[in-house]
Amino acid sequence: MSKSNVIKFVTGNRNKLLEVQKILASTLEITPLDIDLPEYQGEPNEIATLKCQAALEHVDGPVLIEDTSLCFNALGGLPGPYIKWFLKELKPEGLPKLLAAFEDKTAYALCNFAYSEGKGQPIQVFEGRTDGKIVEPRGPRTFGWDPCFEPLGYDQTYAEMPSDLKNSISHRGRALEKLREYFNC
Ligand SMILES: O=c1[nH]c(=O)c2ncn([C@@H]3O[C@H](COP(=O)(O)OP(=O)(O)OP(=O)(O)O)[C@@H](O)[C@H]3O)c2[nH]1
Ligand SMILES: [Mg+2]
Repeated sequence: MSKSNVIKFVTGNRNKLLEVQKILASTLEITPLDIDLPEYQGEPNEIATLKCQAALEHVDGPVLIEDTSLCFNALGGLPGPYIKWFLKELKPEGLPKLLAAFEDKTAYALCNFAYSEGKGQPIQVFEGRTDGKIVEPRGPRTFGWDPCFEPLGYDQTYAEMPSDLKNSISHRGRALEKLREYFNC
């Protein structure tokens, strides 16, 4: 299969875009397209596939999308892909409260990128996962639930870490490693 290196990354989330651009740096050429794609339900890889199909309706040529979940083990993986709505209503300080009745505060961040060469072409999904726990918010409130997620093996939350450290261990960084393997770059 031929693989193009000029890719439209469709997202309405500026923080995501900045991280993707920084992680990929000069390896893959990403052009942003700011469209708010539908929020689908289902398993994260199914959601990413549906989101990529929706993005293909707006773009001629190679397209990349990403969908992020935050999964609490005590809640059987919820909020998962619905974290956007939980965060919107509860704010970061509300997230640890969801786990107040549970001893198990562990959680994982999951990122699914979906890529297609164009309409009618196959869709490839690349998943990255980072395990950690949910804590009372610490650090800057720049990006969503970053202040509440402390990755396993670290004593800083994502929000407290320098961005290069977050990117080197994050759900997004790990998924993009697989994307880079696919593109051989
Ligand atoms: O603290 C964070 N650190 C992260 O690394 C991160 N990645 C995503 N998010 C948030 O989790 C929800 C995912 O929903 P989501 O994947 O549908 O994103 P979105 O709707 O904002 O953008 P997009 O769908 O247009 O790409 C949204 O609330 C995002 O802001 C993060 N928060
Ligand atoms: Mg979204």
